[in-house]
Amino acid sequence: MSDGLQLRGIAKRFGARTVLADVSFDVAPGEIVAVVGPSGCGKSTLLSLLTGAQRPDAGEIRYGGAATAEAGRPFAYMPQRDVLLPWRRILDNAAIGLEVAGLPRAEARRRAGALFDAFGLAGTEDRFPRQLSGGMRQRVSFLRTVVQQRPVLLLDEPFGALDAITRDELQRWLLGIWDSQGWSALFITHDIREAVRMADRVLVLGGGRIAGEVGVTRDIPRGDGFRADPRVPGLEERVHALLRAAAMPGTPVAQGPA
Ligand SMILES: Nc1ncnc2c1ncn2[C@@H]1O[C@H](COP(=O)(O)OP(=O)(O)OP(=O)(O)O)[C@@H](O)[C@H]1O
Repeated sequence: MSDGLQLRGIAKRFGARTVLADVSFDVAPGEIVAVVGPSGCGKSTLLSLLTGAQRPDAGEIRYGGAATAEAGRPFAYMPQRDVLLPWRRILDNAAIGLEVAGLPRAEARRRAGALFDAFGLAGTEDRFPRQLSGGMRQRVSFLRTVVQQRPVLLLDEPFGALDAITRDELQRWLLGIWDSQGWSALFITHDIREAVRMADRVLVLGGGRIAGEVGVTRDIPRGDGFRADPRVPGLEERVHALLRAAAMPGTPVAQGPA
């Protein structure tokens, strides 16, 4: 397959420590893929190799059949922390990625401003980040990421810093946007329930490799019916089992139904 994102044999060492030994997987166009793994297994490192912030020691990253360096920068990256600039107004914060990419300020503001309604942010354009709730600030971060119109979103724990209620609200909101936009995304999370709810596939990273994956069918309701769906606990348990095996290599993993 040459469509979408392909990682093949990715390795990354820091000094004598091999963090990623041999990572290979694909993200198809429109597919949402979650990466879970024990703390320190290299999840953020993996994203930094995709954004180009660091270089792999071995392996290939391709998009649409070409090396990502030549593929017109396919990624928009949303970092883990809320990195809105406190001294810039919300609209200027939302437009900053486009400005950095070289768009004139007025055009960057126009494009970002056009999304404020859809992101539930209408009326906040002239406020400062401190005047918004955590959930709203996170939506500004999403807006700033997606307005760059790159085909693959890279999200590092996008809901990590939010309380449970805001997290649930934003998950539902993002699922709705994903459904209507058809972006692909690779996102990191520590929350197995969140991974199963949001992703088409959950990859477990451990021991420097993809230790296993769990597919989630799209006919599981992701909104109100999600918690009550009888298939969800089994999917979560399969991810847990892979994580346990990744934390303790050598442990056999029970094979559940596909
Ligand atoms: N620039 C660096 N130099 C040296 N070691 C690094 C560097 N970046 C990451 N590491 C090490 O690589 C390992 C993986 O780090 P990484 O942040 O990718 O893990 P993670 O899976 O994202 O962790 P967490 O879930 O705790 O956020 C850690 O042991 C970390 O200390």
